[in-house]
Amino acid sequence: MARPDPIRNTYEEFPDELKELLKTGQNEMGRNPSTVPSRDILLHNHEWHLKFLVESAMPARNFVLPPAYPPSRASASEAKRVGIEDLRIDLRNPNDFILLRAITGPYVYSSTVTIVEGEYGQAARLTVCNLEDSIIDPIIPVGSILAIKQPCWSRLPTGSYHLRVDHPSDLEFLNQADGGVPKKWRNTEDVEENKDAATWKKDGDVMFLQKRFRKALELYNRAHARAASSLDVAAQIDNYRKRCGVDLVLLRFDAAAYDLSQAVSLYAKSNPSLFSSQLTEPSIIEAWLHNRSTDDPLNIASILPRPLKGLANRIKFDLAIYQTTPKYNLERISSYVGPLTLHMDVANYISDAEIKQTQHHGRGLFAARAFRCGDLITAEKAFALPAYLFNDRSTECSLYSLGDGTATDRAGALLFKELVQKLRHNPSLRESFFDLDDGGYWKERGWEAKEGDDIPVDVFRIEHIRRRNCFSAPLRSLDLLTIPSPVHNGFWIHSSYINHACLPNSARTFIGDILLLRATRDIAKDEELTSQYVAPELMYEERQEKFMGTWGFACDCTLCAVDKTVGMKLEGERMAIFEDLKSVAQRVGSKPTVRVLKRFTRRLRDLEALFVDNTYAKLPRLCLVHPTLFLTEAWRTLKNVDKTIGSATNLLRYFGIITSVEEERFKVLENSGLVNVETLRALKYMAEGYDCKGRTQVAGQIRKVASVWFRIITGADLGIDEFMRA
Ligand SMILES: C[S@@+](CC[C@H](N)C(=O)[O-])C[C@H]1O[C@@H](n2cnc3c(N)ncnc32)[C@H](O)[C@@H]1O
Repeated sequence: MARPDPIRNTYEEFPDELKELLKTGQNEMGRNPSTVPSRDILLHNHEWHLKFLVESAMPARNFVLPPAYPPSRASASEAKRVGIEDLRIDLRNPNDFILLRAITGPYVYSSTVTIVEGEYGQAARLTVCNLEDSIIDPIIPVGSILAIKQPCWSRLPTGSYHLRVDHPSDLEFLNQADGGVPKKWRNTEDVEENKDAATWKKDGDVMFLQKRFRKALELYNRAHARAASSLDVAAQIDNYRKRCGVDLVLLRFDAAAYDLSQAVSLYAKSNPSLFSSQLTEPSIIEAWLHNRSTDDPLNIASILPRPLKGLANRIKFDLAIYQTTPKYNLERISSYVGPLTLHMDVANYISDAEIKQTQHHGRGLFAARAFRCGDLITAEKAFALPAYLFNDRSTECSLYSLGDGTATDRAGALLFKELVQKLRHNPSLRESFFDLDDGGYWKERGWEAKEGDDIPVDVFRIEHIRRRNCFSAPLRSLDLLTIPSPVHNGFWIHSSYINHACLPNSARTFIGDILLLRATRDIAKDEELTSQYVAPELMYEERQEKFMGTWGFACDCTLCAVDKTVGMKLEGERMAIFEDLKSVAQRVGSKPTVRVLKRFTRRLRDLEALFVDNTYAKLPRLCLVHPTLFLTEAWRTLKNVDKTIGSATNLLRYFGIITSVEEERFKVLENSGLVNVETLRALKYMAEGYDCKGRTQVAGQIRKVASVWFRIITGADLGIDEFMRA
C-alpha cells in the first residue's frame, strides 16, 4: 500500500509542529477549510495508518492539549444541530452539535482517530483526545453514532483539517433508536436479538476475561435488559454483580455503587430473613456505599454473601473512607507494598488537620490539636496514583499544554489521563476535586455553577489543578534510603491544601498510595501546617523562580525573608566558595586524607565567616550543609571520632537544628523543622561516635531521637535497625 504522506508515518501529533501551526493559524479562524480530502482518500489513508499502527514500532505517545476552551454546557434539547458543511476553522459555537457515524474501525494510540460521515455522506477525520482507549477494546467502534458538541475544523500539520474533541463531555454516544438519529443509520439489523440473558452474560464473561471491559459492559447491559424482563431474580443479581465488577475496573465507582445496591436489594428481597430489613432499599445501600464512614449499621459485613461483601468493600475503599484515629499497622502495610501492590486498603485519617483560610496564602491546613515531633498528622490514600511497572515503551508518554507552554513527563501524563477518566465517570467525586486551587483558570474561563448543576469536567482545568496540587511519590519513602525507586505522580486531595514553607513543621512520606504527614517539630493547636513542596534551592532567586514557575507564589517564610536581604554580591561570594568546596569533594570522593580535610576545613571556615552576623542565629545556612556532610563522612572514613561528632553537630546546626550534650544528656534545643535524610545521618554518625568513646548513654539518647526522625522520613519504623547499623 502506498504511503499517503512521505513525511508523516503515523497519525501521531507532534507538539512542535502544532505549536508552529498555532502561530500561523490565527488568520484562518472562522474560514472554510481550503482542502478536505474526499471520502475515498480519507478511507484509504486511514487504512494505511491502521496497518502502520499494527506493523511498526511506534513513537512515545504525545498527549497534546491545544489552547484552552471550556466544554459546551448546552444540553441536547437546547443545542442546535449543524452539518459538516456548516463547520468553520477553530470557531466553536458552544450551542451547536453535529451527528456523525463512524465508518471505520479506530486508530488508537495517543488519541483515537476515526473516519466519520455526516447524514449526507460527507466524510471527515475525527480525533478524540483524552479518553482511556485501547485498540482491542475501542471506545468508538465502527458504526458508533456520535453527537459532538461545539464542533469545528482544526488544522493539521499535513495541511489538511480534522474535527477534534478535547473534552469527553463534548462527545455523546447515541443509540440507533434515539431521537434525531437519521433513518438510514437505523437500519442495521440486530441478528443477535433473540439471545437470552444467560448467553449475553456468558459473552460478557468472555470479553471480561479477554480484558475487553467496555465490550463486556455492553454485553452485561444487554443481559441485564433481558433478565429484567424475564423476572429471573438470580440472573438479575448475578448481572448486577458482574456489571459492578466491570464498573470497578473501568473506574466507574458511582455506577458500581448503583449496581451493587440493586444486587443487594434483590438479594434481600428474595431472602425471607432479610425481607423486612433496610437492605431491600437500594437507596439506603447506595447512600451507605457513598457515606465515607467505616461504620456498618446495616451489618453488611456479616449478612451478605462473600462476593457481594467483597464488592461493597472494594467500592467503599475506592470512594474513600475515613477514621478519626491515627491507628495503623504501618510496618505491616509497608511490607505489602510492591510494584504490583501499590494501592492499600486503608481508611484515611485527616480529622486533625482542618482546612481553613490563611491570612495571605489562600486556604491551608491547620492543626486541630497539638502534635509532638514525629506524630502522625494525616494519613491519606491517593485519589489517583497510576501504577506502571516498568519504564518501558508501553507506558512511554508525555503531555504538552500548548496554550501555556508547559510539558510534563510520563508520570504526570499518566496521572492526567487517570484524573480525566475518574472525574468523567464519577460525578460524586467532582466537587472535592474541582474545589482545589486551579490558579484562577476557571474563574477566567468558566462560569459560575448554579445549585444542583453538574460540575463540568474541563480537561484544561484538570491539568491546571494537577500541576499545582500533585505530588511525586516513590513506591515507599523507605526505599529512597537505599535504592532508586520509580517516581510516580499522584493526587491526594486533602493533603493538597497544605501550603509550602522552606522551614516547615511537617514532612510527607509515602507507603504505597498512602501519603503520611508527620510533625517535624512540636506543633501547637491551631498552628498552620506547612511542608516543603521541593527542597529549597541554595540561591534565593533560583528558589523563588521555581516556586513562581510551578505554583505562582513567592515564598515569604522566615528563611526567605532573611535570604532576600543578603544581596547578590554576598550571595555570589558564598556560591563561589561553595562551588570550590564541591569540586574538592568530588575530586576526593571516598578517599580522603587528613591533609586534604584540613585544607577543606579552612576553606569551609571562609564560607562560615560569610554568615557571621546574627541574622541567621537559629536559621539554617543551606550552602554550608553539603560541604559539612562531606566533611563529616570523610572524618568518619578516617575513623576520627571527635572530628566526626563535631562535624555532625555542625551539620545539624547548618540545618537549623541546635543540639547539646551536657552531663551525659543529649538535647535538641532548636529545631527548624528540616528533618531529612542528611540530619538523620548526622545523628547516626554522632551515636556511633559516642559509642566509640564509651558514652553509651548519650549514644542511646541520640538513637532515640534518630528513631523518631527515621519515622518522619520513611513513614514507619520498618528498617530502622538496618539503617542505623549500615
Ligand atoms: C497546593 S495549593 C495549596 C492550597 C492553596 N493555598 C489553596 O488555597 O487551595 C498551592 C497553592 O497555594 C499557594 N501557596 C502555597 N504555599 C504558599 C506560600 N508559601 N506562599 C504563598 N502562597 C502559597 C499558591 O497559590 C500555590 O499555588
